[in-house]
Amino acid sequence: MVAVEQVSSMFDTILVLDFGSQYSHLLTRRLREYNVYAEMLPCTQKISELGWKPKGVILSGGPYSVYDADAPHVDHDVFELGVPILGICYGMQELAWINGKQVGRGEKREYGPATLNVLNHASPLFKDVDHSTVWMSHGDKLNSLPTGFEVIATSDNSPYCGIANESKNIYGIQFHPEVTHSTKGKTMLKNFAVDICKAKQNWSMENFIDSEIKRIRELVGPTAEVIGAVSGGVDSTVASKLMTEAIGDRFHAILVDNGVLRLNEAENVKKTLIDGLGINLTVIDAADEFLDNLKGVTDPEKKRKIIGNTFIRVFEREAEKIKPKDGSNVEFLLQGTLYPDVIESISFKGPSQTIKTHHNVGGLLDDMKLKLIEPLRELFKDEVRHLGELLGISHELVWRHPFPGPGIAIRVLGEVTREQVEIARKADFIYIEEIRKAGLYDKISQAFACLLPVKTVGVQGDNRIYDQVIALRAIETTDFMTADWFPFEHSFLKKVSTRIVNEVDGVARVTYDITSKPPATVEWE
Ligand SMILES: Nc1ncnc2c1ncn2[C@@H]1O[C@H](COP(=O)(O)OP(=O)(O)OP(=O)(O)O)[C@@H](O)[C@H]1O
Ligand SMILES: O=c1[nH]c(=O)c2[nH+]cn([C@@H]3O[C@H](COP(=O)(O)O)[C@@H](O)[C@H]3O)c2[nH]1
Ligand SMILES: NC(=O)CC[C@H](N)C(=O)O
Ligand SMILES: [Mg+2]
Repeated sequence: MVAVEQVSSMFDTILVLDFGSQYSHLLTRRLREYNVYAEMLPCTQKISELGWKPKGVILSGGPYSVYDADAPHVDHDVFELGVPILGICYGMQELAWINGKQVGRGEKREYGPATLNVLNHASPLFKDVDHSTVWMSHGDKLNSLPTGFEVIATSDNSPYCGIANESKNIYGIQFHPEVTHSTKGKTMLKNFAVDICKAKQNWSMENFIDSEIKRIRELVGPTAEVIGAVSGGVDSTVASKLMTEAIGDRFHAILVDNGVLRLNEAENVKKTLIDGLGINLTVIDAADEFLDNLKGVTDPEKKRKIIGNTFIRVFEREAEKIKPKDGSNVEFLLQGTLYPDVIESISFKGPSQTIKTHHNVGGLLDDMKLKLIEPLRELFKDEVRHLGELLGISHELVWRHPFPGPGIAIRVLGEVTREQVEIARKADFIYIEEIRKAGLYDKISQAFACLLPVKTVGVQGDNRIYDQVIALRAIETTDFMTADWFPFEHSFLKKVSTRIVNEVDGVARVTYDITSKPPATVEWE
């Protein structure tokens, strides 16, 4: 097989070695905002196994103390690369530890703002940086200066706030330039990457499209075929469009209609992807199979499991039927993995507690023995959206609210039946339609209707009714880890409530969910 270049070989790359700081990924974010490509790897990365040469290396902060017996340490080969190095907080302490072990616990811990006192204005790290505010978060400190270094900045509490060995191009700072509270932090990161490391500022989605299409073509070769599960969400659509640009109809997209998609969803996705984007898509109607398997099940995690398993079975069955024209087998599977997923899996810290087992099609690969293609694995969500727009995908699709794999099955509380799904679907459709009409769709991160398994009395047209309750949810969030409920005008809620009760049979009342996350989650199940 041809050796395929990695993105990090195609663009000048700053390597961020992660020691577990909660801010580490922001270092890559900030550099990319300056069109410098940056990639994060665990601090334990062996430099000899890297396979590409970075233009510079950043050692991140971290929760450990360098003098602890089990503290993580960088591979010393990093100093043999001959490229500039910047240590941040733990990263700076690591530089000092390697060079004389002069690090100890400080008398005072320092969290929050401090004023940077620049001593060496000629230092390239401080170009356009004055006595600005910097953000501190540490308990340890340097006891003395490592050999060959000079102090380039101080703060009230940190006599070694900035240190440099300019002949070797090694820098250390005690504060966190990657957080916005460090007012000139971004400038310092740019100074490091562009002026000190001489990294080219050519990372852009336009350049990424060309290099990625080339990379996919090399990887897949002239004849192999690729399949992919496509949901109509942003990630899988953007990945599919990129595949289509690269290899045309040798990419086979499959949308599984699991019977719990939104109203007219399968039809709409089909139209948008096939007619609008020229993607070779097959829609599989497996609604009966999913709904049969869900019969009698009320436990949310069981629903997820059943849907996940059924999904895998359906997908594999359909994939078998897709036979390339030359009689060979499909060789590759496309997945829309994003960079945050990659970061999570390489994070130096262990995984956080599972609240819900978010299912997707991650389980497919082991059994299917297909090679994986993940064209978005270097990208953040906003980069994927930008890429989607450049590939000609509509604003509406690119800015779609996320929709969970188990779909309406986790929005119909209790048992999932065709009738219950229909009620939730219709209410959801009206709600989203009104949100769009009011010009609120892009202001809200996610909105949907849930059907509650509760019966309640009402009066309609002088008749007593005894029907169910729709709960409306709308949240604002940046990362979906925490969220606030959206403050609709009362008149908006009134209009939606009236429409749902009037137009959807089976609904007696409408309520609005005013719980943030935490303590609630976004979905009700
Ligand atoms: N009904 C479906 N048919 C086929 N594939 C699906 C379906 N639902 C989910 N998937 C697969 O599961 C993956 C994960 O879903 P997820 O919702 O996280 O991503 P997405 O739908 O591509 O984008 P977004 O996060 O914007 O919704 C999808 O990328 C797709 O490959
Ligand atoms: O693909 C998915 N499979 C799932 O099982 C699932 N459960 C929740 N979600 C989505 O994740 C985000 C956070 O939701 P929660 O606060 O409910 O965990 C929200 O965007 C939810 O819609 C899921 N997505
Ligand atoms: N934010 C950090 O990198 C902290 C480093 C180290 N744990 C300290 O307390 O000093
Ligand atoms: Mg989705």
